[in-house]
Amino acid sequence: MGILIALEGLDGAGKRTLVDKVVAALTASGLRVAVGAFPRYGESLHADVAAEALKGGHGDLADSVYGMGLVFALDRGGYADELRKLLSDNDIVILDRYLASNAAYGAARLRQHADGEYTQWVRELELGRLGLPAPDLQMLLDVPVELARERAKAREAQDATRELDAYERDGDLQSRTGEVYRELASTNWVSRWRVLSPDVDPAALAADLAEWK
Ligand SMILES: Nc1ncnc2c1ncn2[C@@H]1O[C@H](COP(=O)(O)OP(=O)(O)O)[C@@H](O)[C@H]1O
Ligand SMILES: Cc1cn([C@H]2C[C@H](O)[C@@H](COP(=O)(O)OP(=O)(O)O)O2)c(=O)[nH]c1=O
Repeated sequence: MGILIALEGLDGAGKRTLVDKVVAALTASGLRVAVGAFPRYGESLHADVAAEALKGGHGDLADSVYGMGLVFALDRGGYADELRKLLSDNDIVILDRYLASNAAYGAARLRQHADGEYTQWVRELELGRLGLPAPDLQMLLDVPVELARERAKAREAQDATRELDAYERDGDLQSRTGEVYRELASTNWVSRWRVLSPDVDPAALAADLAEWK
């Protein structure tokens, strides 16, 4: 049975870039590694509906914090069986965003903290009712909000499909989300957490994870 690791952080923090490098290093060291990313755009109706809502579609759906949280959660719920299979076939499964994304963005939108009602609702919905496997480790790529924003904007300029959505354009929301993420990490919400700095060395991180495994 493999271990489940989720990488979390703000939009533009560099999660996807870091996951790619860590996975390459772990694979080169001979471990069986699988990756996943949420939202599962192009693969799940729920993920596509969430993206469309964040770009102004589906009426007032994006105005509802619980509504959006439910849609993101259902995207993951549809992947639960596949995730369990990946865990049984691999040593390590790394996810680019998992249920803590829902907890951090939703609590930040509601101006709640990590120990509030919203994060509890996410936990019960996703790990309880949807039966998703709990992560063994969650990692926060803790990048200052200004740097994440610059990176997200640079990416938008290079790739027209990565146009900034409603959450990404809201700098205030991003900074509150960063605060909730740090609270989730410091209280070890759902699993133990590890906080990574923006200059984290992917090879050293991979070596640590391989040893931990
Ligand atoms: N360590 C880094 N240094 C400089 N630029 C980076 C770094 N990590 C990512 N980037 C760039 O920042 C942008 C956002 O990175 P990405 O991995 O897509 O972030 P996320 O998945 O967290 O939204 C991309 O254009 C990427 O090339
Ligand atoms: C996966 C997930 C994302 N989100 C938010 C974070 C982002 O602001 C937004 C889109 O996810 P993101 O990973 O940033 O997608 P993109 O590839 O478009 O940059 O949705 C949640 O609120 N809950 C979730 O469960």
